[in-house]
Amino acid sequence: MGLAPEERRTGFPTKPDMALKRSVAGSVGARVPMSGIRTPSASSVGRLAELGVSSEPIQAFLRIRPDNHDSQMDPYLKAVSETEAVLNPPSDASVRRYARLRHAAQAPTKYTFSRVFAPMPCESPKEAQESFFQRTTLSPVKDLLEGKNSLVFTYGVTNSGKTYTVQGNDKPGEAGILPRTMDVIFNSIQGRECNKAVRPMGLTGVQPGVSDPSKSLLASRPRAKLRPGMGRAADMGSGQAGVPEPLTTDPTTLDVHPDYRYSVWVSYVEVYNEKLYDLLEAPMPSLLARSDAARDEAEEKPSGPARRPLLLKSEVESGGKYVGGLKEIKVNSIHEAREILRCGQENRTVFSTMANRSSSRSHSVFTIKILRELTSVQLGERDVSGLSRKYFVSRLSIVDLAGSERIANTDVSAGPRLKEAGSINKSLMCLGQCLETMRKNQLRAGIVSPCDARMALSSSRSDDTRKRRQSIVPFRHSKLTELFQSFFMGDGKVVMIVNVNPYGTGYEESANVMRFSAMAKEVGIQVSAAPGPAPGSADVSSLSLVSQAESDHDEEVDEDTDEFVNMLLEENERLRQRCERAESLCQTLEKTVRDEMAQHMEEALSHMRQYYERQLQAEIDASDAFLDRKIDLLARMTRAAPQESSFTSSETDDESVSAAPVLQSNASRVNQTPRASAPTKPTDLAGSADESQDGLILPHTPSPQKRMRRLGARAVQNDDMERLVHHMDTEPTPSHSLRRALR
Ligand SMILES: Nc1ncnc2c1ncn2[C@@H]1O[C@H](COP(=O)(O)OP(=O)(O)OP(=O)(O)O)[C@@H](O)[C@H]1O
Repeated sequence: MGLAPEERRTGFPTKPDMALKRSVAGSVGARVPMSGIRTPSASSVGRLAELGVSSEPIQAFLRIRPDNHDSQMDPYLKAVSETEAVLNPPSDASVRRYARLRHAAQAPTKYTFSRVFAPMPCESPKEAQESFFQRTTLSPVKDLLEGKNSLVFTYGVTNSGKTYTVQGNDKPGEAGILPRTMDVIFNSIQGRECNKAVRPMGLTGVQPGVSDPSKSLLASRPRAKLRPGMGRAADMGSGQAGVPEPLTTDPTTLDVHPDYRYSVWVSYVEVYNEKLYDLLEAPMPSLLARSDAARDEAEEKPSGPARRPLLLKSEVESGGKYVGGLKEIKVNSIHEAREILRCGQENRTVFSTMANRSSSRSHSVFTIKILRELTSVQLGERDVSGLSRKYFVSRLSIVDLAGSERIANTDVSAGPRLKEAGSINKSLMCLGQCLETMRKNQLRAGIVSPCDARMALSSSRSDDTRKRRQSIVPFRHSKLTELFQSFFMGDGKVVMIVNVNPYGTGYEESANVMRFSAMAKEVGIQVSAAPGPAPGSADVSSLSLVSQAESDHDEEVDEDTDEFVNMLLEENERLRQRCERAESLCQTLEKTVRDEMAQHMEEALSHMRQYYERQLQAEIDASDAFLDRKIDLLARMTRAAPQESSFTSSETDDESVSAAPVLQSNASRVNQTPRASAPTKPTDLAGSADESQDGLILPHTPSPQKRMRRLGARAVQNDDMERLVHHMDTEPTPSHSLRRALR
């Protein structure tokens, strides 16, 4: 079918295209847009078949819930054949308006399934449950007894009938696929039970040991009100007046291999808020027995012993994951099986929502393991290593998924309910992403061989090869998909049961479910062809390339196609930009700080300069004053010298004579000092005044001979002194000279 570019991109018809098809088709029964359905040639299963790879598509069964008689609406989903159903937009105006707002697909859309189960007026609920089991789950049960693994899971919006399908109810004959599975197993292995002390271990292994205790679990259960669908064996076996009634069981019996003896082991795990809990763990006070408010309170502040979340572990041999520490209980009869189911179901976190009075708020995974003992192999008493030659494990997991839901429809706008809804929607979305990625990988595997694809992953980066690379399947993004991983990787068959309530208001959610199923049924699962003794260690398919790529080439991803990788790249880009912005901000801040620091330094330097200039100025002034005083003194002494020489003693003459050369030297120093060197400190100048070397104070009395010589020279010296005084008057002062030097 030729698709418009937009149609190819989104997978849904574009508006003009739809209008054309409507005008051609005219009615539902004729040609309708194949929204969400790929043509057979585009199917990845077809591709794998063309390549000679044996694979089975995920089997998808559609179950349409019957009207509960209070609905005023026409059903928006109708079966048109045994394998096809048509989704019509609801006729109710308000719902249609809502749908138009939210979604463009207004035309009827046909979907194909492995089989469609629609309510039939002629069929009683008992018959409906029975025939549904026979046509959907009996085959995986047969496989289980033959040593093959299978996964059966229900998918649908809340209140669509998933739990009813899995568990059924306690009315006679309305048991769901899970209790019926147990019935058929015990019917089939009757008389061929294995009672050896060997138990399963991990996914596929065996070890010596006995069953985890179940007696205390069963004995301590309060006889509480049962969850719909959970008939207690003892209750079912007793009439109202205490008269025992026969337990209604499925009578189907399958042939089993005569060479084997069998034991049945069960475990029950719940995925609640992305945590794994053992539903067969010690008894909890029944949540169902409480009021809604009390349940909420108990959930917020658990009063009893807190539940211990379990961890997933990897099994090297099979490459799959199993829940570490999960109780595995050996079941010996149908009655015991029903009782254990009831206990587990009561532990399951069930709260009322607006949409469904008894809504499952978690995903529950009930796993039945069949341990087959090959009677022909004889082992020594202590031959532990030989166990794997004699005992083989196969498993069937039946999963009741919590309903995907629109928060507005379900009164979960706050508190723990909102968190639950978020976890549920996230894990279901992740399941869809895993299947979609697998489908794309398988389509690509049809273009290049796995070997080429791996080479392309490691070497070439050209656009062409990038498009052909295998994307990582995001199994690790949720606990649910991690649990499913081994099945999707080729560990066994996968059966999907799609539940739809066509009378509900959730048209858009149901349409999403239909699209999901259309996509899922195109995914091929390569299952081991022969029922080998250890199916868990089956050869790896082309799908295992995904696993290999996941572990070995985590860094090598297909940026073009893997949504998660794209999201990571976008996030990376966002963080890089933030980093760049932060770096530039840092640089700006650093520059600002540096500028401020420089400014502060300049100011500090300028203050220092001013301080030292002031200091210098003060010293210069002091020096000027000192010199002025000296010169005054000298001038006075010089003027007084002639008079003194005639009247005073020879000592005074001696002083005058001896002062002349000193004055001359001082005068030359006064003339030279300011120009030649830095100003002398005032303290030095003051100090020099007291010293004899400056010639102003003459400590020693000269000898008579010296006095005579000096008196002879007096006339010349008086002339000199006059010249000096004249010089001092005309020359600039030292302070002036110093100032000039500083400038
Ligand atoms: N095929 C059916 N025939 C009769 N009654 C049904 C059928 N399917 C569902 N119901 C009834 O519809 C109601 C809701 O079904 P159920 O609890 O199984 O929904 P659900 O999908 O499990 O919801 P949730 O995801 O919220 O747990 C129940 O009362 C159940 O008995």
